[in-house]
Amino acid sequence: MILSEVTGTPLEEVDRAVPHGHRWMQAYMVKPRSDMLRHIRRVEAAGYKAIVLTIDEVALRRITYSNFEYPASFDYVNVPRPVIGGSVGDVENQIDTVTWDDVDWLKNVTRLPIILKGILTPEDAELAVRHGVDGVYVSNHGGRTLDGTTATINALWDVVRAVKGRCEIYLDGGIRNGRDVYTALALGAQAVFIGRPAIYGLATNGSQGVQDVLDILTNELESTMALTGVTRVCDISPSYVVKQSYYENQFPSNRFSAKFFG
Ligand SMILES: Cc1cc2nc3c(=O)[nH]c(=O)nc-3n(C[C@H](O)[C@H](O)[C@H](O)COP(=O)(O)O)c2cc1C
Repeated sequence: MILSEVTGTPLEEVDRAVPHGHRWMQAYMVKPRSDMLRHIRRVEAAGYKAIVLTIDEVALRRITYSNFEYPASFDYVNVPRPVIGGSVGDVENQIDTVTWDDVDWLKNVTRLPIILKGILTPEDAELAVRHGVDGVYVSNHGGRTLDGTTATINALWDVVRAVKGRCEIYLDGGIRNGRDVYTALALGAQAVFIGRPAIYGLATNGSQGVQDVLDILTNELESTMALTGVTRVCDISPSYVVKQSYYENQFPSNRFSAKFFG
């Protein structure tokens, strides 16, 4: 599980609730670096196993059409700098532009693995590897920051080919059933994450609802594996999926019209 830093429960409390869970901490870059460093030390002390640095959102630069608001009573207990004000805008205003220099700095100040969340191109994936990151996380923030960004599943293959096994690759965005999980694993992701499906489960039936969502995805993944003759996750390979263009090349649309209506 990756804990967002924009959450209302102190990260230490989350740690205590799931002492044996596999927990990573999401972070945004803030300046001055002394504030960021204090935050990193807090994350380390709480026993989180990796830092997921989100790079696809910078200070209040959003071009989407969601009217998302946190409740007025929301307390920003996990952000690196004290919050002035109290709206989501006040917090996002504190997120600074992140540079490769920041990534190098982060790598130097902590032994925790650094994963870059928000990579969508092979060029950035190559740069991320060169800057020594431990994981490349293909994400478009759930399409919530910039309308029109590519679907992550379409970006994945080029990123996988650029990384060439030099670090792990993860993906989120639009995972809605077990077959989506299967497709991402087939194209080279080591793991996928979900955002909204977990929230929908939570809103519907609390923690049991989240568990149900995970169970449904697992069952569907297993069914997809069974129906494609795969018994181990590590055996899901690119040969099990084709792009839509494969069918377009096989059956050009004018061939149908010639045969049936010609
Ligand atoms: C309500 C909401 C809040 C989010 N907050 C953060 C955040 O604080 N940090 C972050 O890196 N991503 C955040 N995201 C993006 C998710 O981490 C994730 O990339 C995205 O939801 C995946 O797409 P999906 O919802 O289609 O699964 C948020 C998404 C939602 C829906």
